[in-house]
Amino acid sequence: MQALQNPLPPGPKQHWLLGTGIQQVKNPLRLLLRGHQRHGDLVHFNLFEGPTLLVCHPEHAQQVLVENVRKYRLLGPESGNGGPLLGRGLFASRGDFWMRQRRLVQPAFHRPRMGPMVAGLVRGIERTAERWEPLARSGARVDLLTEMRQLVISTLGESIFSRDVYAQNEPLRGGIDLITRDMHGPRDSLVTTVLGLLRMLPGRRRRFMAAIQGLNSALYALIAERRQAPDVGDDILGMLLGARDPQGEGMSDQQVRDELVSLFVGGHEATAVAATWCWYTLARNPEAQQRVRQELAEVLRGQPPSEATVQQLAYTRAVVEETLRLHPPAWRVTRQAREEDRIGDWTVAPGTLVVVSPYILHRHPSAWEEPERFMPERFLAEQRERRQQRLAYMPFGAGQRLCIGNHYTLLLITTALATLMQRHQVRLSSEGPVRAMSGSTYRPRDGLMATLHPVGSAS
Ligand code: HEM
Repeated sequence: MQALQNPLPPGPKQHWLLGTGIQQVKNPLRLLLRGHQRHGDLVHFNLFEGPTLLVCHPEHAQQVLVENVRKYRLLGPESGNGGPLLGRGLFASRGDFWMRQRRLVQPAFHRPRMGPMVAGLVRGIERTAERWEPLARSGARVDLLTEMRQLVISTLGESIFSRDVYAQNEPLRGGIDLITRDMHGPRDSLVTTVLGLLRMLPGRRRRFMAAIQGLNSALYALIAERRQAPDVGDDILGMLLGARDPQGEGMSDQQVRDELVSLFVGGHEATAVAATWCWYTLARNPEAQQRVRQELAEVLRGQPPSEATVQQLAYTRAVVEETLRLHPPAWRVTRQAREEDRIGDWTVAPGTLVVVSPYILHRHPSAWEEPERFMPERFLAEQRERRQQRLAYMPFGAGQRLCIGNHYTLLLITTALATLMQRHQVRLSSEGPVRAMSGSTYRPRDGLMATLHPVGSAS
């Protein structure tokens, strides 16, 4: 058995002091990719965070995230408290408390609840479609990443609160904007995320804390207003307020606040990035774009998508899924070994960080033919069934901690493309491949510049 001769799988050469730290700062995803190309399916690194194993085979990913899930823990404090921003929301909480919360929050995202959400999504997306009207007439240049961030915030507001809280609520807007810039701004990188270095600088920390306070007062006011209403409603906030555990206990205001923040913070950036990548892949694949337009014309006949019609947009949805394969915003999922495990022939020592990278799995040759090729057909019903290894595709993670917003995200982006593409054409300002960065999300590094045009215009 190899582990007996050599306890560590192969990996790149390391600097005696810095390990692979310099490459990690420059481009963490490239470091992992090269490691995989040169050393195979299990690679050892010395990252800033400590000894790390990169797991590249879908079956090994399945072992870490699903089968042996008890042997691995999430990063972050064992208390399950994510600090002043995340509190004890789903993202940070652990153990029995997390399980209780997951059961309370999950019903708001069950598949049968998605259909009725379409009307609210369309309301949110229409605001972008209308804002784009004059811009399209003048052929204006926009940054699609900024546009999609705004669209997603607006639609999340509709789904959670049944209104455009972002536009209507200044403290909430200020809070979200600052937190977004802080967490996903241009300086965001693996290192700053993990070490929180920037947040330690006093001025920055003060601004961040003030933004959290503004956000909290806005959220508590929205919660109080709803609790006093005759009916809590059936949007996501209403579902959270009405949820009861088996003992009949509901959530405190603070817990509802923490879950709302987890949904906003967790949901908004990755979804905006994914929607941006969809514009990118469509622009670079005119045949696919043409097929989407044809499907929209046949199914929607010029009408906004509805609960019934959005289900029929199989190809458009396949475009979203294939885009998430090639450009997964959550490019890595990290765990830490709690106890010893064996992966393949190797021993994983307690304390080792284990990185599973959807970006790498989504290209694994054992699971994908022509992995670099954009082929939405892979996700149409017939072909989907042929895929054997479940974790060869995991843009939303896997196992217990699978993203709670997975169905919602696919619905949101499909509805957004359907609504906007019926009215507007998007042309990228540059034809070449975009430069991507892998920080808290995998995204276009400098946004994605494009010009807008009315549908059917030649120029
Ligand atoms: C393209 C969009 C999205 C991507 C790529 C994504 C990705 C992920 C991934 C990979 C995880 C698991 C992390 C881990 O295992 O360590 C996760 C968890 C989570 N996501 Fe998403 N997500 C997206 C959209 C959303 C949306 C729209 C929401 C909410 C409205 C959301 C809420 C959450 C929450 C609350 C968790 C924590 C679940 C738990 O631990 O129980 N996400 N997401």
